[in-house]
Amino acid sequence: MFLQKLYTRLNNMENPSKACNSFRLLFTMSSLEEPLGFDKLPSMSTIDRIQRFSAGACRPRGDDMGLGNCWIDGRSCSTSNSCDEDYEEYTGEAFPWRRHVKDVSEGGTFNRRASSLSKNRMKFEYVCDSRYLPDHQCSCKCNDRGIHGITNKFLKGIPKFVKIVEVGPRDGLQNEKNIVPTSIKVELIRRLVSSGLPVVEATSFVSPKWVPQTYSMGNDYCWMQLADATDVMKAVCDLENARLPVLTPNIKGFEAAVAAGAKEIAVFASASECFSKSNINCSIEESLVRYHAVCHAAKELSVPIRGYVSCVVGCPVEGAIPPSKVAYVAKELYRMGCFEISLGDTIGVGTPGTVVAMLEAVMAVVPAEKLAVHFHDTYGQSLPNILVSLQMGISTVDSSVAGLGGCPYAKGASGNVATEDVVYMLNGLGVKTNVDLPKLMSAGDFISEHLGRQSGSKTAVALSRVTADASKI
Ligand SMILES: CC(C)(COP(=O)([O-])OP(=O)([O-])OC[C@H]1O[C@@H](n2cnc3c(N)ncnc32)[C@H](O)[C@@H]1OP(=O)([O-])[O-])[C@@H](O)C(=O)NCCC(=O)NCCSC(=O)C[C@@](C)(O)CC(=O)[O-]
Repeated sequence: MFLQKLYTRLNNMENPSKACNSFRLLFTMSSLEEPLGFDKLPSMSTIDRIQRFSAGACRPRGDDMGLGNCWIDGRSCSTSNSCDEDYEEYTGEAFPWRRHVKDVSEGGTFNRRASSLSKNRMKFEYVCDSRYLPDHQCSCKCNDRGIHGITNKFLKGIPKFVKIVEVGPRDGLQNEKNIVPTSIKVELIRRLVSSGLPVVEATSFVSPKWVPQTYSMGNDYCWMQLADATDVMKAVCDLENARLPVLTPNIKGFEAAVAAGAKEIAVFASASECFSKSNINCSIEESLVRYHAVCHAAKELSVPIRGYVSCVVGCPVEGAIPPSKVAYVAKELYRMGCFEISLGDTIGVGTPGTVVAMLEAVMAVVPAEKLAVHFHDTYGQSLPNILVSLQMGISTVDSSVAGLGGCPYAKGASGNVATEDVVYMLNGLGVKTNVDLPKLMSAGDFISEHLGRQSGSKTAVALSRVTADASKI
């Protein structure tokens, strides 16, 4: 919105300057097709010029105009954003668009306006491009030092490469009530692999007869969707360039998986006693004993084992799950030989606040590089949860193409975060994934068309609109 207003204002000027042209170029470049990352920020001198030609853009809004929050008489600020500290010294604020104050001694349209409005000729600056925050319409003067500081301060913990574990064909499709034909599953896996995803969880060797003790869906649910696990695995096990793990809840599942050609498996425990019972019909401790046996058998065959912990933040029956419980189960799985532990917010109730506490507890017992995060997007918290996890040093993220999935244990629970959305965010952060977004989206379109519904990925939906609009021109 702010960008649009600014762009319109620039367009309406009688003598558009070079600055306007630069900005127009920036705006044009900022199509939906590519995320705006820090690398896309214009040169600071461009923004400086825009600011000079666009006094309105530097003005505070509405009743802040003049002597209000932004243009103040004196040194204090009445908004919640502190205006007194210098950026360099500031450490306590969680947002990069914080203002700071600078004495202005030379002119220009912007400063003359400041001068006429403020006795002390103070002006506020955002240290970051304010287009990320449409509500904040104050000055957007930036400088390289400021941006560098921001990237250092907020992105320094983020890994340069993130491994995405695609779980759509398993975690996504297992929740589909209508049986998806094996050939569609196989084609989906092929497309996902060809998009560059390094790991695609292919299927699950669970009991197709098992009726989960559902809390909200009645007992009309079972894992029949996975009854073709052997056929799926046999069809894809020779695919190259990706690992294709499968879920195995017990020795029986493990043996069937290996017989079908699986070269990597995953076991799945829970941090919630109730969920464990409902999902795999045993207590947490019993499941650990069971998985010990599976790990032992897998090690004999040099089959790598991934471990899942479900309900790492909350359980539909038990409510909040203590981080110490999650840490305990994660540590046990790690000790029994799982090379990676995926922490699942199964019903998607986590927020960055609860996720940080949970990760802190787990990271005290399992190294960050051995952890993955697995968020369901019920409350739209997955991306912030992933971002905070990356900032804490996690570099493996589970996701599901087109946001496939759900959870039979919690009414309204959504699928995993959409892989397309994760890739889009990581691209914007300059984090490598080796995933080709258009190819990934085509895999998402493929399965969404088959399921007869729109993709659950906001990125895929937005980008398909761009293409549709373009095709009308
Ligand atoms: C664990 C069991 C088997 C226990 O179920 P049980 O009933 O206690 O097992 P059982 O050993 O008594 O066997 C009962 C029947 O199932 C058969 N059976 C037994 N095992 C298998 C097998 N592997 N494959 C095929 N068949 C099997 C077995 O042969 C027998 O058949 P029958 O003699 O009556 O004809 C069952 O509860 C089960 O399969 N649960 C799986 C549930 C499931 O798939 N849940 C979804 C996983 S997703 C998840 O957990 C979360 C995650 C990972 O996505 C992360 C997150 O989102 O947070």
